[in-house]
Parts: sequence; structure tokens; C-alpha cells
Amino acid sequence: MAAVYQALHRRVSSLACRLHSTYVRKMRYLNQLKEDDSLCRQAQTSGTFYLFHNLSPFLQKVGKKYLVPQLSAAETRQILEKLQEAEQWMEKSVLIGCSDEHRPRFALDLGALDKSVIEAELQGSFTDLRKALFVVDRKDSPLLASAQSLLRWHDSHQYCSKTGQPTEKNPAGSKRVCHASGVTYYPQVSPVVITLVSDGSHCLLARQPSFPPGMFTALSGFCDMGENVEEAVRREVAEEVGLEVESLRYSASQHWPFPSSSLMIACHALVGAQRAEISLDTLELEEARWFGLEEIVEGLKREPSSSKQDDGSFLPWFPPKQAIAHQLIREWLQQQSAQTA
Ligand SMILES: NC(=O)c1ccc[n+]([C@@H]2O[C@H](COP(=O)([O-])OP(=O)(O)OC[C@H]3O[C@@H](n4cnc5c(N)ncnc54)[C@H](O)[C@@H]3O)[C@@H](O)[C@H]2O)c1
Ligand SMILES: [Mg+2]
Repeated sequence: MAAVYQALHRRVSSLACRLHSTYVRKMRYLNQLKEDDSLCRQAQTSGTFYLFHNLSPFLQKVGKKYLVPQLSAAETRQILEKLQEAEQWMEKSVLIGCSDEHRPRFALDLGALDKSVIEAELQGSFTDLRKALFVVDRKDSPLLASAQSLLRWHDSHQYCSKTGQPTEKNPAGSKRVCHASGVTYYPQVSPVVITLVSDGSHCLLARQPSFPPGMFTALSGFCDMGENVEEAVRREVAEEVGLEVESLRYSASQHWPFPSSSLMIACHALVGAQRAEISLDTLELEEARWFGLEEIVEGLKREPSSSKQDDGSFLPWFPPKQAIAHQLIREWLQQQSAQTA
């Protein structure tokens, strides 16, 4: 009876879905795959798979371009059979999206297998995500970032923190359940505020000692428990550079896979020009300073490789366009240029 009901439900849903836009149908279909385990298992057999190895995505270099190949279920099985790893591999995959035609996309980490065999077989290489995000086509970066975050979360939530018993993932990978305690775990995201502070004519950029030489970016910090975005921005700016925010404006947000899975919430903040003296938190930051319009224009043109000077020092450069900090800096520049025009 349950099977008949489920089939009927799917039929009604699919009829209703035909009346909606491509986007709405896609979102509803993905949600169905998360909720309906048998539908998801079926979808795995017709889906495509992005491969990872210990959280590094598989890329193929064709000419100067880096491609992110999607393998069919049959192609993936073929590779795994060569490695004598045909058992239940689909169960380890996680759902990361679908095409407009509802072909589901999954990510699969083959970290337990010999990476060089897979690389030779598929003629490509597993590439560190910190490099991969910046060399692949712009539309592929968010997909790799969210796939890696989800795979990382599953890898680090194999056991229930209450009972110590193994947790079981659902086929889509949208949750894990501990059957001993009944606790359901959902993938976690940490909210992080990133703020471009301005005093009206200059903007404030900073660097941590771990940054590549010469790179400056906007101030950032994890939200504390119970804090709203405005409070987190005010606190982080006060903590890191000793300034008081007078007003702030939300700009945009971005999922960011580092250090594990963050939701970057980007804001512009204004501080009073007469109170804009920086007092640095040297535990976190190595340097923070005000940048004028011209310096921002020059910094945006600079590549990391072109920033080194003859005396060994580095001229400032800013994060690439894939990072939301870049967008904040460009927005500030546009606003300043409009003001001074
Ligand atoms: N996409 C971008 O443009 C962009 C730009 C800047 C920073 N970021 C990201 O923002 C993140 C946070 O910025 P930050 O390092 O200045 O934060 P931060 O100022 O809060 O300092 C980091 C410290 O906060 C503590 N912390 C509190 N909650 C944490 C959590 N959930 N996970 C890890 N550490 C936690 C740890 O002690 C850590 O060392 C960075 O890891 C970086 O990946 C992204
Ligand atoms: Mg910080």
C-alpha cells in the first residue's frame, strides 16, 4: 500500500511540477531526492559523478583550461572495478545538484583508493581545492566548493557525539542518523561576517601572518552564538582594529569551503573619519591600514607574481574575483569613483 501511495504521490508531484518554471521544478526535484531514499537510489544509477580524493577534486587540463569531468554511473563503476572496489560505492556519494533536465549530480570521495591509478586511467589529477577553485570555469567553482564541504562534513561526522555509535547517511547525503539515540545530524555551516570598513575616503584592509606575501583583504570573523550579523560586524571591527562602526550595509553572501564550511556575509561599514585611528589586534593580524582610491585601483591590477619588488618586499594585491572580498573592494571603488566624479 505504501509503495502504491508513494508512486501516486510521485505522479501527482510530477504533474504539478510540469506547471512550474525550470528553476522551481529543479528545486522541488532536488528536495524530493533528499526526502525519498528509493527515488534517490534510482537517481544515482542515471546520475553523473564528480570525483574527489581526500577532498581534492579531480580536474582535467585541456590546453590552458581546467575542466571538471562528470562521469556516468557506468564509467565510475568501470574505474572502481579496475581497483577491485565495486562494493556499495554509490552509497558513499552525496547529492550536489542536478541539470535543468533533472539529471542528478553527485560527488564521491575515493580517498581510500590509489590516486595515481585513477589519475592515469582518467588522464587528469586530483587538485587541491585552494588551487582548483581559482583555475576552473567560474560556474564550476561554487559546485566544487559545496561538494567538498558536504564530503568533509560526512567524513567528520561518522559517529554520534552522544552515543559514540556509527551514524548512517541517507542516500542523498543531506543528513546522518544515529539509530542508537535517534539523533539526526544535518550538515553544518558557520556564519562568518566579512566587512569592508570605510572612513568615507579610504577603506581598511588587513593581513594575517598566514596570508601569501602582499595580500590584503577585508576584516572577517566567525559569528558568536546568539549574535546577529550587525553585532558580529561591530564586534569583529572593534576586536581586530579597535574602531567603532557607525553604520553598516549588507552587500551579498557567499558559501566558502575554508576552513570547513562558512557562509560569508559581506557588509560595508562606515566609521567616523576623526576616530579612524587603527589599534591592531596583533594576535590575529600582522598589518591593517587605510587604502586610498588610487592604491585600490593599482592593487586590483596586480597579480601575486607581479607584486614582488627588487628589494624582496611585496606591493599590495587583493583576493581574486572568486572571493567575496574582491566584490566588496570593487563595490567600494565604484562608490568612491561615483562620489569623486
Ligand atoms: N571569501 C573571502 O573573501 C574571505 C575573506 C576573508 C576571510 N575568509 C574566510 O573567513 C574565515 C574566518 O575569518 P577569520 O579567520 O578572520 O575569523 P576570526 O577573526 O573569527 O578568527 C579565527 C579564529 O576564530 C575562532 N573560531 C570561532 N569560531 C570558529 C569556527 N566556527 N571555525 C573556526 N574557527 C573559529 C578560532 O580560534 C579561529 O582561530 C577564514 O577562515 C577565511 O577562510 C573568506
Ligand atoms: Mg578575523
